Amino acid sequence: MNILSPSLLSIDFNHIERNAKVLDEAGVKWFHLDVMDGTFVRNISFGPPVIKCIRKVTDSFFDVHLMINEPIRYIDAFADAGADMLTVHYEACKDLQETIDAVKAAGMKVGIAVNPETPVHWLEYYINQVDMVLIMSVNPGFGGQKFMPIALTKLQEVKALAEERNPELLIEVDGGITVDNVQDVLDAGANVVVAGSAVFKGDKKANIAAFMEKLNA
Ligand SMILES: O=C(CO)[C@H](O)[C@H](O)COP(=O)(O)O
Repeated sequence: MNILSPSLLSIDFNHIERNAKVLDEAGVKWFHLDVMDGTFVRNISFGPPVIKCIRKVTDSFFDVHLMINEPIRYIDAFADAGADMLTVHYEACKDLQETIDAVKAAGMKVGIAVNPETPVHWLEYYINQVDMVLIMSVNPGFGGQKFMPIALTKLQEVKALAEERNPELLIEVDGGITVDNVQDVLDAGANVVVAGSAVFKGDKKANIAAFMEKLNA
């Protein structure tokens, strides 16, 4: 069963409670929360206090994507805010092993994210220690960008490695995913799909239904 994880970067925060309800009613089980620090990426979004507020209006699984340098500093704050999984960037951690261990020790699931230009061969060492690998299909920082096909090759590589070393691994893809290209990422090995603009632009319910049809086919 594939998972849709709508990126709340594109949600209308003026009506967060109402919008979260729409997602819940449409059958969405995961919320993707993009945390940006203005340093690791050239944008600032939100942090633990906002996540804590969203936690009050939904029981969905909180898939928190940390686009911040040295995320190890904030693991307890995100646990307290209600995160279920923290995904940290390979490029943002001085000590990835220590960071993975700290997320697990705080009682959350853990993922590693990889930027489009970063190769994935080093994952061989970590793949059986994590719950998820996130392949970025845009340069992180902003929603609404165009999908980068290099992600397809990376998804195939991660899928092959996962089959050998961690068959339960969740393989997430994020950036520029639409109803028109989602089949390509599923075929390449993704089983968790993040979509922001393609979910929140226009009729959210219809967009989610269109994604769900492809994800559950
Ligand atoms: O991590 C992100 C940006 O860094 C977003 O999750 C991602 O870009 C989703 O937005 P869209 O579907 O509009 O591309």
